[in-house]
Amino acid sequence: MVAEMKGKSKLCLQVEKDLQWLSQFGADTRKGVTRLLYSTEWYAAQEALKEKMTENQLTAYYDDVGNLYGRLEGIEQNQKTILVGSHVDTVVYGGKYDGAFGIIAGLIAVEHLRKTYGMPKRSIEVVSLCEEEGSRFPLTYWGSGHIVGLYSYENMSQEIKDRENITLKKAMEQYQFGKGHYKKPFRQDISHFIELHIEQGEQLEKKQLDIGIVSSIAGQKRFTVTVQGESNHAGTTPMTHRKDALAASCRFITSLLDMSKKYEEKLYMTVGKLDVSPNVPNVIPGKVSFSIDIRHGEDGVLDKVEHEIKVMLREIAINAGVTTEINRWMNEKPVQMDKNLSEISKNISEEKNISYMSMVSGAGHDSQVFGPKLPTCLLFVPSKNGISHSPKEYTSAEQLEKGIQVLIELLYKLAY
Ligand SMILES: NC(=O)NC(NC(N)=O)C(=O)[O-]
Ligand SMILES: [Zn+2]
Ligand SMILES: [Zn+2]
Repeated sequence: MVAEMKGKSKLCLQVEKDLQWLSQFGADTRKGVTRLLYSTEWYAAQEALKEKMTENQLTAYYDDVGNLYGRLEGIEQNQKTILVGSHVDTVVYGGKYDGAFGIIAGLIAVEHLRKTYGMPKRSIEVVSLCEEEGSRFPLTYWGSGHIVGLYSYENMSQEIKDRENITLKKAMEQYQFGKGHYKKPFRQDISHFIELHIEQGEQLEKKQLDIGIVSSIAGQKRFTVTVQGESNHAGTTPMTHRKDALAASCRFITSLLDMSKKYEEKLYMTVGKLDVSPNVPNVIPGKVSFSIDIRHGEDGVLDKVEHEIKVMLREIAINAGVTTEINRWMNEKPVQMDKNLSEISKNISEEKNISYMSMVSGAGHDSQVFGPKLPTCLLFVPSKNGISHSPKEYTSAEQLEKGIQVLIELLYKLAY
Protein backbone atom coordinates (compact mmCIF):
# COMPACT_ATOMS: atom_id res chain seq x y z
CA MET A 1 0.00 0.00 0.00
CA VAL A 2 2.73 2.44 0.99
CA ALA A 3 4.78 1.45 -2.06
CA GLU A 4 1.72 1.98 -4.26
CA MET A 5 1.12 5.40 -2.74
CA LYS A 6 4.74 6.36 -3.29
CA GLY A 7 4.43 5.61 -7.01
CA LYS A 8 1.41 7.83 -7.54
CA SER A 9 1.47 11.54 -8.26
CA LYS A 10 -0.22 14.04 -5.93
CA LEU A 11 -2.93 14.62 -8.50
CA CYS A 12 -3.64 10.87 -8.77
CA LEU A 13 -4.00 10.51 -5.03
CA GLN A 14 -6.20 13.58 -4.85
CA VAL A 15 -8.66 12.49 -7.54
CA GLU A 16 -8.90 9.00 -6.05
CA LYS A 17 -9.52 10.38 -2.57
CA ASP A 18 -12.09 12.95 -3.71
CA LEU A 19 -14.08 10.48 -5.82
CA GLN A 20 -14.17 8.04 -2.93
CA TRP A 21 -15.30 10.86 -0.65
CA LEU A 22 -18.14 11.92 -2.97
CA SER A 23 -19.29 8.32 -3.47
CA GLN A 24 -20.16 7.98 0.22
CA PHE A 25 -23.24 10.14 -0.41
CA GLY A 26 -25.72 7.61 -1.69
CA ALA A 27 -23.46 4.58 -1.21
CA ASP A 28 -25.35 1.34 -0.72
CA THR A 29 -24.29 -1.93 0.82
CA ARG A 30 -23.60 -3.49 -2.60
CA LYS A 31 -20.96 -0.90 -3.49
CA GLY A 32 -23.29 1.01 -5.80
CA VAL A 33 -24.13 4.72 -5.63
CA THR A 34 -27.71 6.02 -5.90
CA ARG A 35 -28.23 9.78 -5.80
CA LEU A 36 -31.57 10.65 -7.29
CA LEU A 37 -32.66 14.25 -7.86
CA TYR A 38 -33.82 15.99 -4.64
CA SER A 39 -33.26 12.92 -2.49
CA THR A 40 -31.59 13.07 0.93
CA GLU A 41 -28.38 11.61 -0.53
CA TRP A 42 -28.40 14.08 -3.42
CA TYR A 43 -28.77 17.02 -1.04
CA ALA A 44 -26.05 15.71 1.27
CA ALA A 45 -23.68 15.49 -1.73
CA GLN A 46 -24.50 19.04 -2.87
CA GLU A 47 -24.03 20.40 0.66
CA ALA A 48 -20.69 18.60 1.04
CA LEU A 49 -19.54 19.93 -2.33
CA LYS A 50 -20.60 23.41 -1.30
CA GLU A 51 -18.38 23.15 1.76
CA LYS A 52 -15.49 21.86 -0.35
CA MET A 53 -15.89 24.75 -2.80
CA THR A 54 -15.71 27.22 0.08
CA GLU A 55 -12.60 25.48 1.47
CA ASN A 56 -11.06 25.86 -2.00
CA GLN A 57 -11.67 29.63 -1.77
CA LEU A 58 -14.45 29.57 -4.35
CA THR A 59 -17.64 31.54 -3.83
CA ALA A 60 -20.22 28.78 -3.52
CA TYR A 61 -23.89 29.28 -4.28
CA TYR A 62 -27.01 27.47 -5.48
CA ASP A 63 -29.43 28.55 -8.13
CA ASP A 64 -33.14 28.10 -7.55
CA VAL A 65 -33.31 24.70 -9.20
CA GLY A 66 -30.46 23.20 -7.14
CA ASN A 67 -27.46 23.57 -9.45
CA LEU A 68 -24.43 24.33 -7.31
CA TYR A 69 -21.60 26.65 -8.42
CA GLY A 70 -18.15 27.50 -7.06
CA ARG A 71 -16.87 30.73 -8.58
CA LEU A 72 -13.30 31.90 -8.99
CA GLU A 73 -13.60 35.57 -9.85
CA GLY A 74 -11.67 36.83 -12.86
CA ILE A 75 -9.76 40.10 -12.69
CA GLU A 76 -11.05 41.50 -15.97
CA GLN A 77 -14.50 43.06 -15.80
CA ASN A 78 -17.14 42.44 -18.48
CA GLN A 79 -15.78 39.03 -19.46
CA LYS A 80 -18.15 36.11 -19.64
CA THR A 81 -17.66 33.11 -17.35
CA ILE A 82 -16.30 29.66 -18.19
CA LEU A 83 -18.42 26.86 -16.75
CA VAL A 84 -16.72 23.53 -16.04
CA GLY A 85 -18.31 20.49 -14.44
CA SER A 86 -20.88 17.73 -14.80
CA HIS A 87 -23.87 16.21 -13.01
CA VAL A 88 -24.16 15.07 -9.38
CA ASP A 89 -27.18 12.77 -9.80
CA THR A 90 -26.74 9.09 -10.63
CA VAL A 91 -28.80 6.25 -11.99
CA VAL A 92 -30.16 3.72 -9.49
CA TYR A 93 -27.26 1.50 -8.35
CA GLY A 94 -24.70 3.35 -10.44
CA GLY A 95 -20.95 3.81 -10.14
CA LYS A 96 -18.81 6.50 -8.55
CA TYR A 97 -17.39 8.10 -11.74
CA ASP A 98 -20.34 8.99 -13.99
CA GLY A 99 -20.92 12.72 -13.51
CA ALA A 100 -18.98 12.86 -10.25
CA PHE A 101 -15.64 12.77 -12.07
CA GLY A 102 -16.46 15.91 -14.07
CA ILE A 103 -17.23 17.86 -10.89
CA ILE A 104 -14.19 16.62 -8.96
CA ALA A 105 -11.95 17.17 -12.01
CA GLY A 106 -13.24 20.75 -12.30
CA LEU A 107 -12.52 21.41 -8.63
CA ILE A 108 -9.02 19.93 -8.81
CA ALA A 109 -8.20 21.79 -12.04
CA VAL A 110 -9.36 25.18 -10.73
CA GLU A 111 -7.57 24.66 -7.41
CA HIS A 112 -4.37 23.82 -9.29
CA LEU A 113 -4.70 26.88 -11.52
CA ARG A 114 -5.39 29.23 -8.62
CA LYS A 115 -2.44 27.95 -6.61
CA THR A 116 -0.08 28.02 -9.59
CA TYR A 117 -1.10 31.15 -11.48
CA GLY A 118 -3.30 33.12 -9.09
CA MET A 119 -6.57 34.72 -10.20
CA PRO A 120 -7.66 34.25 -13.83
CA LYS A 121 -8.54 37.04 -16.26
CA ARG A 122 -11.89 35.44 -16.97
CA SER A 123 -14.07 34.02 -14.15
CA ILE A 124 -14.33 30.24 -13.92
CA GLU A 125 -17.19 28.44 -12.20
CA VAL A 126 -17.18 24.78 -11.27
CA VAL A 127 -20.71 23.48 -11.56
CA SER A 128 -22.38 20.49 -9.95
CA LEU A 129 -25.44 20.17 -12.16
CA CYS A 130 -28.49 18.97 -10.28
CA GLU A 131 -29.84 16.38 -12.73
CA GLU A 132 -28.92 14.72 -15.99
CA GLU A 133 -29.90 11.05 -15.92
CA GLY A 134 -33.71 11.04 -15.90
CA SER A 135 -33.69 8.35 -13.19
CA ARG A 136 -36.28 9.68 -10.76
CA PHE A 137 -38.72 11.82 -12.77
CA PRO A 138 -39.56 11.53 -16.47
CA LEU A 139 -37.24 14.38 -17.44
CA THR A 140 -33.56 14.75 -18.24
CA TYR A 141 -31.03 17.61 -18.14
CA TRP A 142 -33.13 19.37 -15.50
CA GLY A 143 -30.05 21.33 -14.38
CA SER A 144 -28.41 22.34 -17.66
CA GLY A 145 -31.83 22.81 -19.31
CA HIS A 146 -32.64 25.59 -16.83
CA ILE A 147 -29.29 27.30 -17.28
CA VAL A 148 -29.77 27.64 -21.04
CA GLY A 149 -33.47 28.52 -20.71
CA LEU A 150 -34.96 25.33 -22.18
CA TYR A 151 -36.89 24.64 -18.99
CA SER A 152 -38.60 26.82 -16.48
CA TYR A 153 -39.87 25.28 -13.27
CA GLU A 154 -42.53 27.95 -12.98
CA ASN A 155 -44.21 26.44 -16.03
CA MET A 156 -43.61 22.79 -15.23
CA SER A 157 -46.47 20.37 -15.26
CA GLN A 158 -47.98 19.41 -11.92
CA GLU A 159 -48.29 15.92 -13.40
CA ILE A 160 -44.58 15.18 -13.21
CA LYS A 161 -44.29 12.55 -10.49
CA ASP A 162 -41.83 9.89 -9.41
CA ARG A 163 -42.59 6.20 -8.83
CA GLU A 164 -43.90 7.00 -5.34
CA ASN A 165 -46.28 9.63 -6.74
CA ILE A 166 -44.29 12.51 -5.24
CA THR A 167 -44.56 15.54 -7.49
CA LEU A 168 -41.45 17.23 -8.81
CA LYS A 169 -42.61 20.47 -7.20
CA LYS A 170 -42.93 18.89 -3.77
CA ALA A 171 -39.54 17.18 -4.10
CA MET A 172 -37.93 20.49 -5.07
CA GLU A 173 -39.54 22.46 -2.30
CA GLN A 174 -38.41 19.99 0.35
CA TYR A 175 -34.96 21.55 0.02
CA GLN A 176 -36.26 25.09 -0.52
CA PHE A 177 -35.64 25.04 -4.28
CA GLY A 178 -38.20 26.43 -6.69
CA LYS A 179 -39.40 29.09 -4.24
CA GLY A 180 -37.33 32.05 -5.41
CA HIS A 181 -34.95 31.81 -2.42
CA TYR A 182 -31.94 31.44 -4.70
CA LYS A 183 -30.68 33.07 -7.88
CA LYS A 184 -32.68 32.34 -11.05
CA PRO A 185 -31.01 29.48 -12.97
CA PHE A 186 -31.17 31.03 -16.48
CA ARG A 187 -27.82 32.57 -17.44
CA GLN A 188 -26.55 34.68 -20.26
CA ASP A 189 -23.10 35.31 -18.88
CA ILE A 190 -21.47 32.03 -19.84
CA SER A 191 -18.81 31.90 -22.54
CA HIS A 192 -17.96 28.15 -22.66
CA PHE A 193 -19.02 24.86 -21.14
CA ILE A 194 -16.33 22.25 -20.55
CA GLU A 195 -17.15 18.72 -19.38
CA LEU A 196 -14.81 15.88 -18.53
CA HIS A 197 -16.54 12.50 -18.29
CA ILE A 198 -15.83 8.79 -18.38
CA GLU A 199 -16.34 7.27 -21.83
CA GLN A 200 -18.86 4.61 -20.72
CA GLY A 201 -17.87 2.49 -23.70
CA GLU A 202 -14.78 0.52 -24.67
CA GLN A 203 -13.34 2.33 -27.66
CA LEU A 204 -10.52 4.08 -25.79
CA GLU A 205 -9.58 0.97 -23.85
CA LYS A 206 -9.55 -1.21 -26.97
CA LYS A 207 -7.37 1.28 -28.81
CA GLN A 208 -5.27 1.91 -25.69
CA LEU A 209 -5.76 5.65 -25.91
CA ASP A 210 -5.92 8.17 -23.08
CA ILE A 211 -8.44 10.79 -24.19
CA GLY A 212 -11.59 10.89 -26.32
CA ILE A 213 -12.34 14.28 -27.86
CA VAL A 214 -16.04 14.19 -28.62
CA SER A 215 -17.05 15.55 -32.01
CA SER A 216 -20.80 14.96 -31.62
CA ILE A 217 -23.38 13.38 -29.30
CA ALA A 218 -26.05 11.00 -30.61
CA GLY A 219 -29.73 11.93 -30.58
CA GLN A 220 -31.98 10.31 -28.02
CA LYS A 221 -35.71 9.83 -27.45
CA ARG A 222 -37.41 8.35 -24.40
CA PHE A 223 -40.99 7.20 -24.06
CA THR A 224 -43.30 5.79 -21.41
CA VAL A 225 -45.77 3.21 -22.69
CA THR A 226 -48.87 2.31 -20.68
CA VAL A 227 -50.75 -0.88 -21.49
CA GLN A 228 -54.21 -1.20 -19.97
CA GLY A 229 -55.76 -4.68 -19.79
CA GLU A 230 -58.02 -6.18 -17.16
CA SER A 231 -57.10 -7.72 -13.81
CA ASN A 232 -58.89 -10.97 -13.10
CA HIS A 233 -58.60 -14.29 -11.30
CA ALA A 234 -55.63 -16.47 -12.30
CA GLY A 235 -57.48 -19.71 -11.66
CA THR A 236 -60.85 -19.07 -13.28
CA THR A 237 -60.36 -16.75 -16.27
CA PRO A 238 -59.99 -18.86 -19.44
CA MET A 239 -56.75 -18.32 -21.32
CA THR A 240 -58.74 -17.28 -24.38
CA HIS A 241 -60.65 -14.53 -22.56
CA ARG A 242 -57.89 -12.63 -20.91
CA LYS A 243 -56.80 -9.04 -21.32
CA ASP A 244 -53.33 -9.62 -19.98
CA ALA A 245 -51.36 -6.37 -20.02
CA LEU A 246 -48.06 -8.08 -19.24
CA ALA A 247 -48.40 -10.74 -21.96
CA ALA A 248 -49.15 -7.98 -24.50
CA SER A 249 -46.21 -5.90 -23.25
CA CYS A 250 -43.84 -8.86 -23.56
CA ARG A 251 -44.93 -9.48 -27.16
CA PHE A 252 -44.51 -5.83 -27.98
CA ILE A 253 -41.09 -5.50 -26.36
CA THR A 254 -39.77 -8.60 -28.12
CA SER A 255 -41.03 -7.42 -31.53
CA LEU A 256 -39.57 -4.00 -30.87
CA LEU A 257 -36.09 -5.29 -30.07
CA ASP A 258 -36.25 -7.59 -33.10
CA MET A 259 -37.17 -4.62 -35.29
CA SER A 260 -34.18 -2.64 -33.97
CA LYS A 261 -31.82 -5.23 -35.49
CA LYS A 262 -32.54 -4.04 -39.00
CA TYR A 263 -30.71 -0.81 -38.16
CA GLU A 264 -27.61 -2.90 -37.48
CA GLU A 265 -25.30 -1.46 -34.90
CA LYS A 266 -26.24 2.15 -35.30
CA LEU A 267 -29.54 2.09 -33.43
CA TYR A 268 -29.57 1.53 -29.67
CA MET A 269 -32.87 0.51 -28.13
CA THR A 270 -33.51 -0.27 -24.47
CA VAL A 271 -36.53 -1.16 -22.37
CA GLY A 272 -35.08 -0.65 -18.90
CA LYS A 273 -37.99 0.08 -16.61
CA LEU A 274 -41.16 -1.94 -16.14
CA ASP A 275 -44.00 -1.52 -13.64
CA VAL A 276 -46.60 -4.26 -13.38
CA SER A 277 -49.88 -3.82 -11.58
CA PRO A 278 -51.05 -5.31 -9.31
CA ASN A 279 -47.83 -7.38 -9.45
CA VAL A 280 -49.00 -10.47 -7.53
CA PRO A 281 -48.75 -14.13 -8.62
CA ASN A 282 -52.46 -15.03 -8.76
CA VAL A 283 -53.88 -11.99 -10.53
CA ILE A 284 -53.78 -11.37 -14.29
CA PRO A 285 -51.76 -8.16 -14.77
CA GLY A 286 -54.23 -5.36 -15.45
CA LYS A 287 -51.82 -2.56 -16.16
CA VAL A 288 -48.18 -2.33 -17.23
CA SER A 289 -46.04 0.66 -17.93
CA PHE A 290 -42.52 0.57 -19.31
CA SER A 291 -39.86 2.83 -20.78
CA ILE A 292 -38.32 2.84 -24.26
CA ASP A 293 -34.98 4.57 -24.87
CA ILE A 294 -33.74 4.92 -28.48
CA ARG A 295 -30.53 6.49 -29.76
CA HIS A 296 -28.97 7.14 -33.15
CA GLY A 297 -26.57 9.61 -34.75
CA GLU A 298 -29.20 10.79 -37.26
CA ASP A 299 -32.34 12.56 -36.22
CA GLY A 300 -34.29 11.37 -39.27
CA VAL A 301 -33.72 7.72 -38.30
CA LEU A 302 -35.02 8.36 -34.79
CA ASP A 303 -38.21 9.90 -36.22
CA LYS A 304 -38.67 6.88 -38.47
CA VAL A 305 -38.19 4.46 -35.57
CA GLU A 306 -40.66 6.43 -33.46
CA HIS A 307 -43.24 6.01 -36.20
CA GLU A 308 -42.56 2.27 -36.41
CA ILE A 309 -42.91 1.90 -32.65
CA LYS A 310 -46.32 3.57 -32.73
CA VAL A 311 -47.61 1.42 -35.59
CA MET A 312 -46.38 -1.76 -33.92
CA LEU A 313 -47.95 -0.78 -30.61
CA ARG A 314 -51.37 -0.24 -32.23
CA GLU A 315 -51.25 -3.63 -33.96
CA ILE A 316 -50.33 -5.51 -30.83
CA ALA A 317 -53.00 -3.72 -28.79
CA ILE A 318 -55.71 -4.74 -31.26
CA ASN A 319 -54.60 -8.39 -31.23
CA ALA A 320 -54.31 -8.58 -27.46
CA GLY A 321 -57.55 -6.74 -26.60
CA VAL A 322 -55.76 -4.10 -24.54
CA THR A 323 -55.49 -0.34 -24.90
CA THR A 324 -52.21 1.50 -25.07
CA GLU A 325 -50.82 4.97 -24.61
CA ILE A 326 -47.39 6.25 -25.52
CA ASN A 327 -45.85 9.43 -24.18
CA ARG A 328 -42.58 10.80 -25.54
CA TRP A 329 -40.93 12.83 -22.80
CA MET A 330 -37.45 13.23 -24.19
CA ASN A 331 -36.40 14.24 -27.68
CA GLU A 332 -32.78 15.31 -27.92
CA LYS A 333 -31.27 16.00 -31.34
CA PRO A 334 -27.73 14.93 -32.21
CA VAL A 335 -25.41 17.81 -31.32
CA GLN A 336 -21.95 18.87 -32.59
CA MET A 337 -19.29 19.93 -30.10
CA ASP A 338 -17.24 23.08 -30.75
CA LYS A 339 -14.59 22.47 -33.43
CA ASN A 340 -12.23 25.11 -32.12
CA LEU A 341 -12.22 23.72 -28.56
CA SER A 342 -11.69 20.22 -29.97
CA GLU A 343 -8.73 21.48 -31.94
CA ILE A 344 -7.24 23.15 -28.86
CA SER A 345 -7.73 19.90 -26.90
CA LYS A 346 -5.96 17.93 -29.64
CA ASN A 347 -3.02 20.33 -29.58
CA ILE A 348 -2.79 20.15 -25.79
CA SER A 349 -2.83 16.34 -25.89
CA GLU A 350 -0.07 16.33 -28.50
CA GLU A 351 2.05 18.78 -26.53
CA LYS A 352 1.67 16.65 -23.42
CA ASN A 353 2.25 13.37 -25.23
CA ILE A 354 -1.21 12.17 -24.25
CA SER A 355 -2.77 9.87 -26.84
CA TYR A 356 -6.26 10.75 -28.10
CA MET A 357 -8.92 10.09 -30.68
CA SER A 358 -11.91 11.97 -31.96
CA MET A 359 -15.18 10.15 -31.25
CA VAL A 360 -18.97 10.24 -31.21
CA SER A 361 -20.76 9.84 -27.86
CA GLY A 362 -23.67 7.40 -27.74
CA ALA A 363 -24.40 8.44 -24.17
CA GLY A 364 -26.25 11.67 -23.54
CA HIS A 365 -24.51 14.50 -21.71
CA ASP A 366 -25.21 17.98 -20.40
CA SER A 367 -22.84 19.10 -23.15
CA GLN A 368 -25.67 18.21 -25.53
CA VAL A 369 -27.80 20.92 -23.96
CA PHE A 370 -25.07 23.56 -23.87
CA GLY A 371 -23.70 22.64 -27.32
CA PRO A 372 -26.31 24.42 -29.46
CA LYS A 373 -26.06 27.59 -27.32
CA LEU A 374 -22.37 28.15 -26.66
CA PRO A 375 -18.91 26.72 -27.44
CA THR A 376 -18.85 23.38 -25.65
CA CYS A 377 -16.16 20.77 -25.20
CA LEU A 378 -16.68 17.18 -24.02
CA LEU A 379 -13.65 15.06 -23.17
CA PHE A 380 -13.58 11.39 -22.20
CA VAL A 381 -11.23 9.18 -20.21
CA PRO A 382 -11.38 5.36 -20.66
CA SER A 383 -13.84 3.11 -18.84
CA LYS A 384 -12.59 -0.31 -17.77
CA ASN A 385 -14.29 -2.99 -19.90
CA GLY A 386 -16.58 -0.23 -21.18
CA ILE A 387 -18.81 -0.65 -18.12
CA SER A 388 -20.93 2.19 -16.78
CA HIS A 389 -24.25 2.74 -14.99
CA SER A 390 -23.03 -0.05 -12.74
CA PRO A 391 -21.02 -0.26 -9.51
CA LYS A 392 -18.33 -1.92 -11.65
CA GLU A 393 -17.53 1.43 -13.29
CA TYR A 394 -13.78 1.95 -13.02
CA THR A 395 -11.05 4.20 -14.42
CA SER A 396 -7.54 4.12 -12.98
CA ALA A 397 -6.27 7.21 -11.18
CA GLU A 398 -3.50 7.52 -13.80
CA GLN A 399 -6.09 7.68 -16.59
CA LEU A 400 -8.21 10.17 -14.65
CA GLU A 401 -5.13 12.30 -14.14
CA LYS A 402 -4.46 12.54 -17.88
CA GLY A 403 -7.95 13.91 -18.38
CA ILE A 404 -7.39 16.46 -15.64
CA GLN A 405 -4.07 17.53 -17.16
CA VAL A 406 -5.78 18.31 -20.46
CA LEU A 407 -8.57 20.11 -18.60
CA ILE A 408 -6.12 22.25 -16.63
CA GLU A 409 -4.35 23.34 -19.80
CA LEU A 410 -7.59 24.01 -21.65
CA LEU A 411 -8.90 26.17 -18.80
CA TYR A 412 -5.57 27.94 -18.60
CA LYS A 413 -5.68 28.80 -22.30
CA LEU A 414 -9.24 30.08 -22.06
CA ALA A 415 -9.11 31.93 -18.73
CA TYR A 416 -5.57 33.22 -18.16
N1 LIG B 1 -23.74 9.88 -19.81
C1 LIG B 1 -24.86 9.27 -19.42
O1 LIG B 1 -24.85 8.22 -18.79
N2 LIG B 1 -25.99 9.88 -19.77
C2 LIG B 1 -27.23 9.29 -19.57
N3 LIG B 1 -28.23 10.24 -19.40
C3 LIG B 1 -28.79 10.99 -20.40
N4 LIG B 1 -29.61 11.95 -19.98
O2 LIG B 1 -28.59 10.79 -21.55
C4 LIG B 1 -27.53 8.35 -20.71
O3 LIG B 1 -28.52 7.66 -20.55
O4 LIG B 1 -26.78 8.30 -21.72
ZN1 LIG C 1 -25.08 8.32 -16.66
ZN1 LIG D 1 -22.96 11.21 -16.92
